[in-house]
Amino acid sequence: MLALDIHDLTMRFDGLDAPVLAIDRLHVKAGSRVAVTGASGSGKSTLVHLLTGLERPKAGSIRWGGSDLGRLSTGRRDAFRARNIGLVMQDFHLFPGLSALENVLLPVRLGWRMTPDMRKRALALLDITGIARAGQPVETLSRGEMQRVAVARALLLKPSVIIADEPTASLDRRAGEDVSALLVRLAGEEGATLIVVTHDPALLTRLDRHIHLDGGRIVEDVRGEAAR
Ligand SMILES: Nc1ncnc2c1ncn2[C@@H]1O[C@H](COP(=O)(O)OP(=O)(O)OP(=O)(O)O)[C@@H](O)[C@H]1O
Repeated sequence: MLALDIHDLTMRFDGLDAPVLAIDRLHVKAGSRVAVTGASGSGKSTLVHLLTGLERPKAGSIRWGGSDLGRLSTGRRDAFRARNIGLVMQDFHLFPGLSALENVLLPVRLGWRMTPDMRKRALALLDITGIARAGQPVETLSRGEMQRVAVARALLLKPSVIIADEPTASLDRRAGEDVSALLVRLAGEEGATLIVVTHDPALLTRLDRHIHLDGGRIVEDVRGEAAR
């Protein structure tokens, strides 16, 4: 479990007058479940890229526990992400031609961290996520099943943080509800801090803090019962 602390964060892109993201201060308690909402262009994806270390802030700090992502080299940020952050994206990012199990195991294979225990955990996660045939080619799964494989993959290395970017946006209502329930339940069981970009009302009601972005700034931060 890792807490998040942001201080004086600014992200600018060349050619734009205003910063696309400007967050003076944000603290997210370890283990909490946070939604990020905002209109198109409000800075949600930029925030995800910064929180995962895919991009480095132009100014300010982003700390996960004791690690300040802005101070790490690209290689160290990549290593931090691989070790600590499970990512679930809207379009699953699975590899066709590989089975569900091979997709879940791909990141550890690429990182040369494959062990028999890892295979056992991958199979257990596929079972928990309701994927009956681990050997099924991933391109033959339904979209809801594909996203459940992506959730299993994100959880494989027991990440301290799970970040999901519109995880239900390309699913129908029923599949979206299944994925929402699963994501929140497993993050809770694993004790991970969960940050989800979403506009899905069914998913929003499962999260206990809602942060709303407008023009790259936090304009609303609602917690507890009021968030549901
Ligand atoms: N690499 C870049 N170079 C220049 N401008 C960028 C870059 N990336 C993002 N932007 C701009 O930053 C702003 C915020 O973009 P961002 O993708 O974070 O918004 P968003 O809230 O995720 O939008 P959406 O919901 O449409 O995905 C937009 O105005 C976008 O055009």
